[in-house]
Amino acid sequence: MNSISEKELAAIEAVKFIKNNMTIGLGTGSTAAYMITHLGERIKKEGLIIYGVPTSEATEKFALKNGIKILSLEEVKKIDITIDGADEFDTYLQLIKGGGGALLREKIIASNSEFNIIIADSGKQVSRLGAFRLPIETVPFATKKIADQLHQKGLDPILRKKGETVFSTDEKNYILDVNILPFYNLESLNQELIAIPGIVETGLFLTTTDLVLMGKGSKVIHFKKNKPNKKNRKTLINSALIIC
Ligand SMILES: O=C(CO)[C@H](O)[C@H](O)COP(=O)(O)O
Repeated sequence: MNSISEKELAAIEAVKFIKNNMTIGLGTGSTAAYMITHLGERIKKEGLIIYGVPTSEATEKFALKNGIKILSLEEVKKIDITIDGADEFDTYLQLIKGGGGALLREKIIASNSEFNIIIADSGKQVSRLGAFRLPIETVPFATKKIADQLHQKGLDPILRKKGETVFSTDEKNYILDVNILPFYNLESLNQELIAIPGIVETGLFLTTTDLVLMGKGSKVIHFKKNKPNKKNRKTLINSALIIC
C-alpha cells in the first residue's frame, strides 16, 4: 500500500496557508521539497502567482522547476509566510535546524518573515532539544580555533564532511556539529556561541516559530505558539498549545 509519509502530510497542510500573490520563504530539505512540489501542483492547477525567497541554492533550482517566481531577499518588501523543516522541535516550538547545512539563510529568512511554519514528521518532536547535534556555521579561517574552544566547553565538536572533503555551505563556510545535551539554558548557550569571533550562526531557532505542523500516522497535528496576555503571561510565555 502506498501511504503518504508524515513529512508529505505536513507539507500538504502547510500549502493550504498559501494564497495567490503571496511571497513565501522556501525552506531546505526533504520535507520542504514536498511543500514545493505540492505548491507547484497548485500553481499549475489554479494558475496562482507565487513568489519565493529560497533558503539555499538547491531549493532555488527546485522551486524554479515548480513554477515559483524567485526573488532575492533584498527585492521583497515582506515575506508573508516561511515554510521550512526542522531536525528537532520541542514543546516551546524551539528548534534545531541545519541538518541540510542551510541554517544561516534559513535563520535570516525566518527572522524576516511575518509568519513561520515548521513542517515535520513525528520523529522530530522531542521533550528536550539535543539528541540531534547542533550545527554551528563557522568561517573556514577560524574553524580549527573555534573547534578547540568548543571542545574546552564540553561541546565535542565534529567538523562536518561530505565524503572525504569538508562540507561547505552556500556561503562557503564550514559546519561544526556539537553536543548540547549537557547544557540546559539554550538562550545563554546560544549567546555564548554567537559571541565567539568566527561563528557566523547556530542552528538554534528559539523564538521564530509560530506554528508547527507535524504529520503523525495519517493525521496532522498543529502546535501553535501562544500569544501571552496579562492573565496568562506567566504560564504561557514560552509554552505551546496543541490544537488538533
Ligand atoms: O534545517 C534544515 C536544512 O538546513 C532542514 O530543514 C532539516 O535538516 C530537516 O530536513 P528534512 O526535512 O530533510 O528532514
